Amino acid sequence: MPAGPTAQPQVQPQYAPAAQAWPPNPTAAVSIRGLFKRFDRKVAVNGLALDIPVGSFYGLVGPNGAGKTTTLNMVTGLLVPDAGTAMILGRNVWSDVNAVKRMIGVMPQPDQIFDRLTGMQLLVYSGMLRGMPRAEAASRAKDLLGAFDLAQAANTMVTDYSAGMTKKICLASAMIHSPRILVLDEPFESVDPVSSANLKDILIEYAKTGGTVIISSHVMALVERMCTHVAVVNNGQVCAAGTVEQVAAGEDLEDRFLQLVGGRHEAAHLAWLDGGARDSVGAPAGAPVGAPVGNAYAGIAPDGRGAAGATASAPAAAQPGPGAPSGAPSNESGAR
Ligand SMILES: Nc1ncnc2c1ncn2[C@@H]1O[C@H](COP(=O)(O)OP(=O)(O)OP(=O)(O)O)[C@@H](O)[C@H]1O
Repeated sequence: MPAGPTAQPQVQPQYAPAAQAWPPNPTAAVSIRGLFKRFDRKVAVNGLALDIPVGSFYGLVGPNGAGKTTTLNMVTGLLVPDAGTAMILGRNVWSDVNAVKRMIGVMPQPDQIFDRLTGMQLLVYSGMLRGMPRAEAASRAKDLLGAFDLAQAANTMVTDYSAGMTKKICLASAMIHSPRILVLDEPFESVDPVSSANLKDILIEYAKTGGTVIISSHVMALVERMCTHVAVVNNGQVCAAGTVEQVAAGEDLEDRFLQLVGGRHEAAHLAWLDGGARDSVGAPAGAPVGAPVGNAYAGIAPDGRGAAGATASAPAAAQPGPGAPSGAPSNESGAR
């Protein structure tokens, strides 16, 4: 999606070290400086800095363990940082936490909701928690249940929902008070294509009317298609941020992501995973189950007994190489 009229494109991608020196931007939807969080000896977020423009559809991407969720938890007031500043629409997240919580909608995790309520009850409860009158909350809950194809399940307890239905009710509960900023961690995970398309329409419309959407996602094609902006997080820092076009820099976003975060390595090749050329225990196709392979005995005999007594006829490829330890058991004995 192209940058909306209200988006304030960041001219250059940001790089974390330089960004630390800038003061927070009070006109940004979210402005983060020097955010730091350590869990015991693990530094999860390491001086992260980022500005998210008002009206943007902002994707946060990064490898597993990069620090996305920890960052979002700190920005939404769920987790106290060890250091740094985060502002939401000019308000400090930790000194003005009540004002901030009214302005943001955070998608709860499935284990954080009261799943003994029905979908309708959960939404009404979520609205009333944010100060909405019951009648208005009920009316919006009905709209949301319809929009997410959950009308039939309105009176079913959430504990009986499927994973995708639970995800949708979590999303709906983040939206019911019409927040100015929506923070959604992996919002499309396990949601079916029809509901996803409906949700995307709702979110795009919301961003067009000035709302800011922040999603974390591993689906690069989705980020490229839906988001106006993207930040790549790696090792607890932002390694590139800006409009999707700026960060992609003329390449496919996924390729650019792989260049930025690295991580493609030899472990991506598993010699034993060969789709049938060898049997499941490493013997050549067609070899009797339980045939010894190199120095290792690879399985059990067809009759279910152990391999003792099996004679060696391992293929050359499975023979120990010249560097094999001299004390290694020989194939003669078969078993080890
Ligand atoms: N409560 C915690 N206690 C200890 N370590 C944690 C805790 N929460 C996160 N971490 C660690 O901090 C690092 C960042 O985790 P985080 O969940 O923020 O990553 P992420 O980018 O959201 O990953 P993913 O894409 O896999 O969800 C990881 O190494 C994780 O193991």
